[in-house]
Amino acid sequence: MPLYTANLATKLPHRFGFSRTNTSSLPNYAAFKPSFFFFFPSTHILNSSPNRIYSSVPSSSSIMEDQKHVGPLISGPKSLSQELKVAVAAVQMACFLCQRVQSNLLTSNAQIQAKDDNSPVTVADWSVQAIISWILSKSFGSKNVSIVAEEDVQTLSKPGADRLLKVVVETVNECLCEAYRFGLEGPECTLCTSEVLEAISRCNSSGGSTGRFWTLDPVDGTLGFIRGDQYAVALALIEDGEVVLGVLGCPNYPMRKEWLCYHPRYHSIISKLSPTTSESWDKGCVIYAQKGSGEAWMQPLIHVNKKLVWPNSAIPIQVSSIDDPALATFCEPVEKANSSHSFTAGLAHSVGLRNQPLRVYSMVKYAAIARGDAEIFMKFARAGYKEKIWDHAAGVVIIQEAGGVVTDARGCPLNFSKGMYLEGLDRGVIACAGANLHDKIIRAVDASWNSSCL
Ligand SMILES: Nc1ncnc2c1ncn2[C@@H]1O[C@H](COP(=O)(O)OS(=O)(=O)O)[C@@H](OP(=O)(O)O)[C@H]1O
Ligand SMILES: [Mg+2]
Repeated sequence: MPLYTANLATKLPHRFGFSRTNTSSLPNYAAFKPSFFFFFPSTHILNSSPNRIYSSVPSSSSIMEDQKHVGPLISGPKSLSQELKVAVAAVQMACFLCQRVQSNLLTSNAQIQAKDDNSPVTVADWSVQAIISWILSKSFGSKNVSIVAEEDVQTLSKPGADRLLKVVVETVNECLCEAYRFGLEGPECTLCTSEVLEAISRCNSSGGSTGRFWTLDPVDGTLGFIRGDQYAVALALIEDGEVVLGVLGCPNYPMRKEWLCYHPRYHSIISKLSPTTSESWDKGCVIYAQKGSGEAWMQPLIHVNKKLVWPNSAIPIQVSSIDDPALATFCEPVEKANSSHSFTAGLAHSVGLRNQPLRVYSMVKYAAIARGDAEIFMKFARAGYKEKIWDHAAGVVIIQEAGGVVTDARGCPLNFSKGMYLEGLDRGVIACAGANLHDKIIRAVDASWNSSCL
């Protein structure tokens, strides 16, 4: 029985607290009644899980837990279970780093830079890339680790970037100091600037169809991050062109659905007003899955001064069982520039979707489908835009293992074997809780594509 069966026939987008307008970052402070959802004590499920596998993977890893407490909930090929545990711990640590940087950003914009394509990038993007690269290399040996990731060191190496680079190095070291809390081994001494730059620039693999590589979006949804809203840390492992595991850290996504109705800034204000009970807000989760396991899991973020002890209250998640479009909710990017809102509105009308779209920054949209909080995700970028593998890989495997379907908008699987881009992606990306909804959307796209301006 799934622990998290959170399907609401009556849900409305505003109850999620996500942005509904394309540019607004204004908090939605309206206090809504908690949603109805089922929640069973996690120990029941943990103890009864037939898929309990204790790690037998050896010492090359930096995971230091007592084997009796090692992540018992990881199913699938044993040879990959240690990769998943290290990936989850590294993403947990990255979320901790992002939360610190985001709270500083909200009081000052000093750490926001523009990349050559004018997209924003922050200290968090480089710092997360550095720590995850460093942890993966430490855990598996740098010769065995190949990473395709979003950031490079160009901006950091420009004349005049000394101050920025210094902040990145400090942020990385502050975070790695706490690696032990996540069951990871940190460096013996502080990393110097060249080591941090090396960790970032080591993520320059070009991917491809053979062998194994990781793909990382250190801060997906940078706009959401800057605006104090939703964002994600996304890490996936790809083997011979197939995504074999995915981890999504969603620091502002509440663990419990009933709290989705509050905007992230509302959480922050309440936490400040009542620090002693702030933990009860329980904001943030890490979601993960391993290909072929038929399971996807969610665990809460580790709070300050707490340690990650597997299985860290992990609960299984499943996609929604709603297959009636009239009851379904669809998610899409917040920014019109990233996906045509008018095209999705037409599709929604033609398949009979009645609920308002849920506009959410980042791969939190994939998380929302996997958790059963929405049923459809659609993205139709402008012609010529090439989707990157790190913006989708982790979300795709998580939704598939949670029971959903993800394809391009012609119904073909996404192809992660062609380098850093999703080459051959046709029309757009569609993720659905089930085959019935997916089929309806694909047919609707077919029927209206030629008359669209896309
Ligand atoms: N023009 C255009 N069209 C489509 N997609 C684009 C485009 N430009 C960027 N990107 C990529 O989209 C990522 C953000 O996607 P989201 O779904 O989070 O969009 S939104 O921020 O909610 O509008 C965003 O990821 P981040 O850079 O990590 O934020 C980009 O990889
Ligand atoms: Mg991204």
